[in-house]
Amino acid sequence: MTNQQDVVVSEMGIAAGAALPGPSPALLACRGAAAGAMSLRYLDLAAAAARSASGTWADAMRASSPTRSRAADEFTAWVRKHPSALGKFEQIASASKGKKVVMFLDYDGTLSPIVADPDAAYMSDAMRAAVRDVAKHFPTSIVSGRCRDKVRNFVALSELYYAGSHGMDIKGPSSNPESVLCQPASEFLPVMDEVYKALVEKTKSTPGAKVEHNKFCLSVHFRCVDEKRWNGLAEQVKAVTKDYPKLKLTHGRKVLEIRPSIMWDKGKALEFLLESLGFANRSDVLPVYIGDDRTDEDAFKVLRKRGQGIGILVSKCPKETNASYSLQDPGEVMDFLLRLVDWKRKSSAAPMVRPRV
Ligand SMILES: O=P(O)(O)OC[C@H]1O[C@H](O[C@H]2O[C@H](CO)[C@@H](O)[C@H](O)[C@H]2O)[C@H](O)[C@@H](O)[C@@H]1O
Repeated sequence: MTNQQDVVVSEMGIAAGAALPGPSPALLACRGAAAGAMSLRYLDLAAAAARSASGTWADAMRASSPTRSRAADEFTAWVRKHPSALGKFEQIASASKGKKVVMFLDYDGTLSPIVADPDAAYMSDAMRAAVRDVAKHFPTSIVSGRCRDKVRNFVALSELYYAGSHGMDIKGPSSNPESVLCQPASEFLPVMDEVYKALVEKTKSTPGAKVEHNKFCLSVHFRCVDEKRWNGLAEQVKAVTKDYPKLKLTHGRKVLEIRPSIMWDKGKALEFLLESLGFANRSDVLPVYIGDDRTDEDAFKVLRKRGQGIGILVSKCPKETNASYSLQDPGEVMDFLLRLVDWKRKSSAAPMVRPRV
């Protein structure tokens, strides 16, 4: 298995290590959209200039400064390809008719908004109530990069299935004594502890860096690190991981992730859960997976490959995705979950008996 030592980037498209591709126009447009303004910072321009073909500032400025209408046009075109799951709710509801819907929900950026402190990524009580309602009607799993106990504490619903460490730690509801347990990377535990300590030590000189131990995955956060130090931080991480060829380095939303290089991901977790729930080979099942990050793409891919199920990407900006539908933020995710519950209640309600007159 290969060790992905040269993979290091961020949501902002600044690379560490080997030369990496520059941001796509869509990503640049997204930056503008997310910031609510079209001005770019000095560092973005410097990075873009360094990457542009001719290397001139003017080229970089043009490439990095899409007009508001261009950003809007790109988003409109993207949403045409990945329509809003709310806007197309009737389509989704009709695909669900006569089928057993099985829900899979990512946590960060899907059920809780992205915040600077990973330990403070709380989900609202309203979202919790919505997820509880969903779980009353459909088997529901939380699939997260976080360690299972941590995400379970955030969600605080004992009736759900939880797949932590990007699916490498799966457990069913605690009320069920026959509850499944799947830990395909269990032999990596000692090495994860060792690398965690090394990463904490190595990165302590980078202000704002935070290493999170997610059991079978280590997350090095750089959301609070000055952009000028991103490359340096990446080098520190690589200096540690180079001695561990059985670990791979990937990245998510302003986070570098180190995990066992085994053939297991959120897609495998989805398949495992479907099988554990007894739905593996049934054509009357409709898995619905909602997630916002790159690691969720593994699950979207599985749904595409099965030709069964609905992938919904949570994003405010155009992204390459295997999901069919989109939602813009956790607020829309909650609206979608509430609508799904409402639809289920109405569709399973007994037909009205007309009173005799
Ligand atoms: O699979 P997920 O449930 O989406 O978990 C992915 C990572 O999420 C967390 O980090 C992200 O959210 C933080 C809180 O909003 C944010 O500060 C950080 O920048 C994001 O990358 C979590 O802390 C990681 O451990 C997860 O792997």
